[in-house]
Amino acid sequence: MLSVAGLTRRFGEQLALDDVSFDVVPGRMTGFVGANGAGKTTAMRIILGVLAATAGEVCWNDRPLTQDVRRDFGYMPEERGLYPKMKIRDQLVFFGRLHGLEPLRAAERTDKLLERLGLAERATDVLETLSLGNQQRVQIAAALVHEPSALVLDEPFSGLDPLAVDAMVDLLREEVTPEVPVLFSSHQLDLVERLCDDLVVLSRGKVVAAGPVAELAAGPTMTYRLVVDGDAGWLRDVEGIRVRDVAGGTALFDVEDAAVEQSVLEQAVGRGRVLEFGPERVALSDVFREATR
Ligand SMILES: Nc1ncnc2c1ncn2[C@@H]1O[C@H](COP(=O)(O)OP(=O)(O)OP(=O)(O)O)[C@@H](O)[C@H]1O
Repeated sequence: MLSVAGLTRRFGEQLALDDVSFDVVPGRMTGFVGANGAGKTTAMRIILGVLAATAGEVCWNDRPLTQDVRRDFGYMPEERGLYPKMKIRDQLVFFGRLHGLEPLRAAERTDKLLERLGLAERATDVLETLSLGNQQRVQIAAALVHEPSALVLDEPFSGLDPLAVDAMVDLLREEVTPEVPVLFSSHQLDLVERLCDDLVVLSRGKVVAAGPVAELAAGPTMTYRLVVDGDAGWLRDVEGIRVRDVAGGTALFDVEDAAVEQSVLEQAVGRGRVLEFGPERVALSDVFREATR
């Protein structure tokens, strides 16, 4: 497991990270979100060892992370890091070698990824002649080529069209084995919600929410949606719930105790036809807004 504990970083007077702690669990995708300037890139750079922390540490399986262990990590930096004038195949083989792959293995992995990304025919083209979307595909291949033990991706999907995002997500799912923790930052909350299992929300250098997306989206109370064939106004008189909204046969209400929800359903069935009943998911954007207020 990859974890950061008490990570703090100052830039002069400014506190970019303030005692930040979270875990990135293997086999799960952890989304890292926060407004511009929240400190995501700073934290990722510290994890990768390209920036020093003012205080705190990064651990790998409960031990301080060493350079040797880091060499197996895959990193997609925000400023990207490929050579514009180098041929893409040579470039990926080079990155594979840099991470310790034997020449043959580096070539095999490169060819597999280029094939998988639909770039096999461009293998001998120099990077800068590719479209930005394709350059980004090569960038993700560079992070994956050595079969990394952990992946840290800074805004890997920015600038990609929805089809390219899907292709990239599929590739990540294929390549990421159950032993690999993945941390990726993104501004695209809909994407984060679809893709990640766990979430870390950063605001002004502090962690303001962290945990499985499903739990964060559920919140401390559960909101339910009931649709009946008739008027749902009677809900306002039911004890143990807080009605958020009733419009004709459609109602939204909060319950604090899970048992109450079944009793509401029974009452609804007793009164007539129930067309819909179930928990209403809170949008991640609401969680985010609430957490960063
Ligand atoms: N090298 C630096 N020197 C001075 N200040 C810096 C430096 N790097 C980052 N900062 C400041 O630290 C804070 C956190 O920046 P960081 O880039 O980590 O945020 P971020 O969450 O990645 O933002 P974005 O989503 O815009 O990329 C910002 O206020 C930024 O201006």
